[in-house]
Amino acid sequence: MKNIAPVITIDGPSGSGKGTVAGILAKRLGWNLLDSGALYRLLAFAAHNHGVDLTNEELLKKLAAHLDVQFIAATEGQLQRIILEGDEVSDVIRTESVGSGASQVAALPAVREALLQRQRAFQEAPGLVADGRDMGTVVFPDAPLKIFLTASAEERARRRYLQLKGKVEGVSLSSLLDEIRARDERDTQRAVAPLKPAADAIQLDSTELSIDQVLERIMSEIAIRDIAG
Ligand SMILES: Nc1ncnc2c1ncn2[C@@H]1O[C@H](COP(=O)(O)OP(=O)(O)OP(=O)(O)O)[C@@H](O)[C@H]1O
Ligand SMILES: Nc1ccn([C@H]2C[C@H](O)[C@@H](COP(=O)(O)O)O2)c(=O)n1
Repeated sequence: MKNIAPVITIDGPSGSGKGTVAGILAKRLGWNLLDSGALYRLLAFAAHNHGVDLTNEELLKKLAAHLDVQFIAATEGQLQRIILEGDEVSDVIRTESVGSGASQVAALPAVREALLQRQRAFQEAPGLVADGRDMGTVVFPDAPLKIFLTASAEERARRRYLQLKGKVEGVSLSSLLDEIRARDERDTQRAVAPLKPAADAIQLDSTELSIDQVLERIMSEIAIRDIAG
């Protein structure tokens, strides 16, 4: 039977606010949440733990197909938790070095193929909010609402700096800006499923917008389409 649970996709570069907005939106609507970047991060992290080189496409494909991961939905007062091979890894996969590894493994076609069905399995009633780089272009091309969220690289680095300052030692604004630019380059230039807006995506530049203003814009697009009941 055709899966008719509606999907809202939120794609965009690192630090544009996708994850924050997707999480709040999913909670507000009572829908499921897919943080697809977490899957690539988990794979890079698992590869590191198992001594698998990030260029070994064949082994990474196998690891991706058998990734033992559980997403435990957020509850009141508790964020979503991610368990990999029995260990909680919710925080440890968020470092910039794991993000960079994720961006490397994400450029391998066999890896993307191995993770495709796993991502599509999140499309369950009453609906799904999915964030990533290719949610609207490849994974859920029929989604009734696609958002492409951007912000200037400087603003994204500033946000990341504020997020990490005091938590991560030796964090600097200029190195975060360099890392963001390098990841943008890799994610937009790869041959398979590059980061780009779907032809029917609504492009939203959040450089000058607060999180609430971004949410307001998306809620009005949901209302126009009448997709959330
Ligand atoms: N519109 C906004 N204004 C100010 N800060 C924001 C805005 N949107 C998000 N942020 C903050 O920016 C930081 C990065 O946001 P978030 O993690 O949601 O980005 P992302 O696009 O999901 O990044 P990644 O793809 O690397 O996971 C967070 O600290 C978040 O609170
Ligand atoms: N749909 C996706 C999601 C993520 N990636 C890659 C590219 C990113 O640099 C990396 C980490 O993602 P993040 O957690 O920062 O959103 O994973 C991708 O290629 N496709």
